[in-house]
Amino acid sequence: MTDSSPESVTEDGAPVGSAPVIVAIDGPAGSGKSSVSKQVARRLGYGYLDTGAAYRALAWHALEHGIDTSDAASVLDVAGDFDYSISLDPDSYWVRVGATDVTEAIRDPRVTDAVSGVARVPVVRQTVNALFRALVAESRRAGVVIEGRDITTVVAPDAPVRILLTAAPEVRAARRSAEVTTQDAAAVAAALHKRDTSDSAVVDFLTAAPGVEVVDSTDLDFDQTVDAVLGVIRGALPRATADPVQTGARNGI
Ligand SMILES: Nc1ncnc2c1ncn2[C@@H]1O[C@H](COP(=O)(O)OP(=O)(O)OP(=O)(O)O)[C@@H](O)[C@H]1O
Ligand SMILES: Nc1ccn([C@@H]2O[C@H](COP(=O)(O)O)[C@@H](O)[C@H]2O)c(=O)n1
Repeated sequence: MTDSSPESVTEDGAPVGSAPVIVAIDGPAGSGKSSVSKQVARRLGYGYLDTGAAYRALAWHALEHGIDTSDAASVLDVAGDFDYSISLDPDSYWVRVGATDVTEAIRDPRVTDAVSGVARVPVVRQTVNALFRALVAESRRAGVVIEGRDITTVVAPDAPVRILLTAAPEVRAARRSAEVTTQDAAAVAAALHKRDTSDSAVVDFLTAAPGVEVVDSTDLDFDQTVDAVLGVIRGALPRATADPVQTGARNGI
């Protein structure tokens, strides 16, 4: 039986029991996936799922145990004892391993340098992908913006909106080096390109799969990039789904 009473919608307007709308965003390192996706989620009143955080948190956990993340067997060993949680609220983002808040620690260059080793272990990928789908299904949100490397192709290939967010390599390196104060610009650029080379051997996030829209932010500022992504979403979703007034979201699109 379908319950049509007012209580049958969640606080952000999603009918109880309905699957959230998925906006899938992939792209290379420093392309703006997290910052742009978070802002898009705010504008739509959607949840925001940072999938890279799971790989980073596992790399952090492995390093805490003195594990070499290039050794798949050791990574799998330590993954058995990995108690991971993440917030899908774009206004209150946190990542935890057990009771430890690792939101900042997982951005440390030492974790960034180690993360690709963890991400190339197939069982790790299958396990975290199942977790991502469960987090979205249980989110009680009208929609969720999910960003990573294989969201448009593996995690949510049937999502109604699939975007490859990209920018020229030198632009991505410059944006990232503006954030990182502990390394010089050349080291930041080298680390970023090395990670892309390693990651793209596992999943292809440099070319758009069929049906995936490319948003190239090379010549766009941050706000223009957010607007370009919102434009793709508006074009792909029925108005009632992409309109924050209809979905009861707090902020305007
Ligand atoms: N269009 C843009 N113009 C200017 N700066 C931008 C733009 N998009 C993102 N940025 C900035 O670039 C930096 C990198 O963005 P962000 O961390 O979101 O990238 P990312 O793709 O999630 O990277 P990673 O995969 O390495 O985590 C941030 O400082 C962000 O504010
Ligand atoms: N869907 C994904 C997301 C991330 N990774 C791996 O995690 C690393 C960190 O991701 P960030 O988005 O936080 O930079 C990334 O370098 C990949 O190794 C992935 O494999 N798949």
